[in-house]
Amino acid sequence: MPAVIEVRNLHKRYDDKIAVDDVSLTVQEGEIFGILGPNGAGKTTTVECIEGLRAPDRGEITVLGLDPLRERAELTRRLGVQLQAGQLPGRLQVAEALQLYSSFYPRPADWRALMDELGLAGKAKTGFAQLSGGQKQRLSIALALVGNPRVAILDELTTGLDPQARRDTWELIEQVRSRGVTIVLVTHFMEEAERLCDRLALIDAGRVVLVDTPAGLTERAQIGQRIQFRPSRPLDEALLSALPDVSGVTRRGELVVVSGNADALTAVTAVLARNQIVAERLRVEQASLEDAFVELTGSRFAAESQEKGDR
Ligand SMILES: Nc1ncnc2c1ncn2[C@@H]1O[C@H](COP(=O)(O)OP(=O)(O)OP(=O)(O)O)[C@@H](O)[C@H]1O
Repeated sequence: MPAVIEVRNLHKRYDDKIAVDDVSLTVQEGEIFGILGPNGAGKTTTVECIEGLRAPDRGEITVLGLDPLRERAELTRRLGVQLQAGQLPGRLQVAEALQLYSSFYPRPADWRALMDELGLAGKAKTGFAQLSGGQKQRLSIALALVGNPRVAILDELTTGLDPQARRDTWELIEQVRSRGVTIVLVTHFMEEAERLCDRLALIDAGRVVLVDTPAGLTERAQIGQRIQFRPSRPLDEALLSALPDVSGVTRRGELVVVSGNADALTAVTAVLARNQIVAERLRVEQASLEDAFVELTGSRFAAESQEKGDR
């Protein structure tokens, strides 16, 4: 697959604050590429450099073969960028906004069809200020797509949406991808990253910590399963932590929590049976991307993501 975005050794500082510190990444045609990281990690600065909105201090960027700074006008015609919430005049109606934006592009999409697809047809004559949060978000996605872009950059796609609106938006993004649009998705929200992204770059403190598929990241953290139970009799945890399939054993109140690979459950139940211990309230969970991030970056980010996801 050809690369549509190449970032090489990107550096950007604001006064004495290093925002982006030697970031390199490649986005392939047709993929949903996630940029994930905690607050202040440098995600927005990175995508603003990709969009040609900020000048890097050092490094090279190519988007669809263009230099975002020198060939910005050409790039703007081919790139879809999601507006941040609240950037439209309150009285501008949905249909007017779509028609206006489509007039900026040489080969726009059919804005009426797009309005329909995004479930906004019933709101065609509603002013921006009167839309719900979810509708505003859908309009901002429609505006990012109205130019028929080959690449769309969506920053904080579902921040502030309720769970249902968030799921609807995810479905929509999957439809957009199935049309062959390459998508860069900036997010704090791990469930979103796990559900949508083909590959993810984890950025922390201006640096790319790693790039992998969501499943690959989970695998790297080497936590395939989490097994939780209450032992019917006192249990020597060393019996479990000595097992080759087990990577960690912790206590949560009266519960024992065991992390391990895909064979850990069989190994743990065998040890318990040999010691005549019954595993009460047994629960087995597959490790999620969130577990992997806790393992790879420490708990700070997971707590932050959880907080945002709960809103
Ligand atoms: N215009 C600016 N002037 C000075 N410092 C800035 C500016 N924009 C961003 N920063 C700082 O640069 C760092 C990276 O910010 P950036 O917005 O790129 O991070 P982010 O990962 O997108 O964060 P968030 O998820 O909170 O939006 C942060 O420490 C931020 O405070």
